[in-house]
Amino acid sequence: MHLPTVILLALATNFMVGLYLYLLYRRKPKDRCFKLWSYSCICFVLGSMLVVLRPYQLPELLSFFLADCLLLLAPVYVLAGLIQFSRFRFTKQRRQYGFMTLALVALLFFVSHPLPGVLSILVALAIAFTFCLCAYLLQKSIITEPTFTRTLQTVFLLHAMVMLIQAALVVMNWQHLNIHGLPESSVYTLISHILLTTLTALLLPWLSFLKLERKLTLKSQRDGLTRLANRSHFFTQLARYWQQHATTPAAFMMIDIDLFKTVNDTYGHAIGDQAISLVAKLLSKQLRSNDIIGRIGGEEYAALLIDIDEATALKVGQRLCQQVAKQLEFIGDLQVNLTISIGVVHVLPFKHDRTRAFKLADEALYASKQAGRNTVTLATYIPSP
Ligand SMILES: Nc1nc2c(ncn2[C@@H]2O[C@H](COP(=O)(O)OP(=O)(O)OP(=O)(O)O)[C@@H](O)[C@H]2O)c(=O)[nH]1
Repeated sequence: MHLPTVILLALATNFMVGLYLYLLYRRKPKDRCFKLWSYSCICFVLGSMLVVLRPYQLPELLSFFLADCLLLLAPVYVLAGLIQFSRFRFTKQRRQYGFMTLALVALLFFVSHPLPGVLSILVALAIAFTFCLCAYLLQKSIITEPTFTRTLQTVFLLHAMVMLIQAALVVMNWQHLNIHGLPESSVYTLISHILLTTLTALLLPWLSFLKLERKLTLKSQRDGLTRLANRSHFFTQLARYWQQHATTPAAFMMIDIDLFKTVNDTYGHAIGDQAISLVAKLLSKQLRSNDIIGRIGGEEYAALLIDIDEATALKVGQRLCQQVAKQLEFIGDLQVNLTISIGVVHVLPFKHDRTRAFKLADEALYASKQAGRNTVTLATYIPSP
């Protein structure tokens, strides 16, 4: 491989990806990670250019100290971008430790810059450590695409390994180092470093697509008013439950706000909307976090209470009615006297059909309405005639 060509191509690619990431950031300034990643690319380009210029008698402070600081800043910016991307919150103290470590490393670089061999070992170790941190952080990030996470993690860990090999090569060939403080045999680690940096730069923009995809998926699954699962996502979750937890008993619940038309007619649609979202909030709060709940119609909700017996399901239903009546008597100063009616059917997924369960719970809900509202009706599962 012709090293100058590899370097030139890598620098051009990094520069263009850096520019692209910066444009992404300018489009959405809230996504600061793209700005940090673009800085990473630019630091790598500038640092590498200074390294390339070493034979041309530049001041050592520029061609060694500054060049290596920039080369280390490249992975540090990748790390900072990942922290931003995953919205990790660090305490002030931890951030101070981070900056102090960086300052200490810069001081070490400064002290050792007249000794290229020592400097190249320090740079390699610092870069390896930073990439290990990047791989660790990815593990904890919000990216839900496992293939992508594993690919990026592999690239980070490979990169860390290459840098460790480079440090080992310098130690082993201490007597025969070139002006960069590297042995001739490190040409392969150098090429790998350049290629892996470029690969990282090329992979980072993918995160923007994954992020957008995640946002759109969430949006398509949620009801805009209440943030509960919408009708189609609720039934998707229900189908998944039927497949994956066939032997766990559950209770299917249909919930409907009583005389909601009157609320709309008396207080207007804005208050009606507020009522719908307050009931949703209360239901979510009252149910367990692993229960499935969704808004499946205007003022109609459905819930699947997981791992529950029939008597408890009835009690939960009664508690929901009591809590709505108690907590939503008023919306602000308006006395709206909200109540809900519930229909519930106890099911065993491996035995019972979910469409039938839905129908039975709906009929039980209708019975609650007939019985005067603000009540729960328990249906027994009977197969379709
Ligand atoms: N404000 C608001 N109203 C809605 C929304 N979706 C449906 N509605 C209204 O909810 C009302 C539902 O009324 P009905 O189904 O007739 O029943 P009800 O008045 O609740 O009476 P019962 O169900 O018999 O207790 C209708 O007036 C719809 O216009 C919404 O998103 N916002």
